[in-house]
Amino acid sequence: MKEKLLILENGDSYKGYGFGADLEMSGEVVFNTGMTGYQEILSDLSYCGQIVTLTYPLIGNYGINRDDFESITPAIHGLIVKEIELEPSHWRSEESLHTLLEAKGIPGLAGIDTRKLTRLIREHGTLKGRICDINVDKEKVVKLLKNSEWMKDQVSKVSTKDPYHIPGKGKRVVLVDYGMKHGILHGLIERQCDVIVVPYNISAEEIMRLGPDGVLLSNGPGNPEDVPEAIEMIQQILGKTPIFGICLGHQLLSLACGATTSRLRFGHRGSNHPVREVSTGQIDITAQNHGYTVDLESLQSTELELTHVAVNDGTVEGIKHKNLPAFSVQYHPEASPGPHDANHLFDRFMKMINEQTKQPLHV
Ligand SMILES: NC(=O)CC[C@H](N)C(=O)O
Repeated sequence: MKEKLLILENGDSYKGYGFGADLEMSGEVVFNTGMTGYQEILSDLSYCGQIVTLTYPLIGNYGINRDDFESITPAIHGLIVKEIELEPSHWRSEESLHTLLEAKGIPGLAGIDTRKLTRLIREHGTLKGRICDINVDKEKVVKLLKNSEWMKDQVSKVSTKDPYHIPGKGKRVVLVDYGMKHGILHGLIERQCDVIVVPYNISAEEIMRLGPDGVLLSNGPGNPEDVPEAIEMIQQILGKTPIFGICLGHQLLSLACGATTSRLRFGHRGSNHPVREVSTGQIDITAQNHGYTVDLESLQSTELELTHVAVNDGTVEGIKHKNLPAFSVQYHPEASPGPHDANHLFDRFMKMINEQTKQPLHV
């Protein structure tokens, strides 16, 4: 295995050895604390353009299987691990993490002190970095990273280009794809929904023409403020059909209702984030992956009510509209990877749909 470097914008560098694609790539370096789930993490499109450090010390040991992808075409820019297993062992495994990343053009970097790197990110905040060949001009790379901007307009890169239909016998849900995890689709299919997946820039008029019983706003990468067309669309369908937002979908719904969002220092990424439901005090252990948050104080001047709070840092984890059928959560009810504590939110959405009368189909 070839020696490779991770160079960070603050001038730090870490020497390790490459696996996956033999390529150089830059991205925002973030960390995920999940003990399992590397396949779901690397294929979660919300990580588009990011280099993900996995804090669990041995990665790749159960291989890659056919079923656990969250998207067919991963969009991460690199995976950093302490120890990589090149010969996986699991009855579901079909190939190794190394061969998957090689085929998908994603560089991996092993042999890194991921604990040290994670501590740095926690103190400094998310940093820009580059996985490089060992003999690069380090100063030049640092300069380039420092002068580069935070990633912009990520959603258009990963959203579906055309709508598609997954027929079902139950309620019709229009699922707006901002970089949707397959787990969300499965959550709806399990509930017999008739799902139409649509691109991120669909208009409100086009959505209402599809005769939705409800609209689900998916997760997705980047800054929610980069998707003004989505915010406008949500403002126009609000009150006309029930809305459920997940992660980026939650941030977009909140912005559409007049709240504001901001960037967290190092984000929430892992499979064991405790969330408290404000009305009951119940704690759910949740899967999370976000770098932005809805500003708590900004809810005061809106018609939104705080429903869920992060136990670790008190940030907003869920809201609902006080008068209209719309709610959203910052975490992942579909889990993948992670605990299923919050899966009941799909049922809450179905209940909300059942309480509303169906919109007439405008054709
Ligand atoms: N998983 C998501 O949808 C993430 C939302 C947004 N891109 C963030 O980082 O906060």
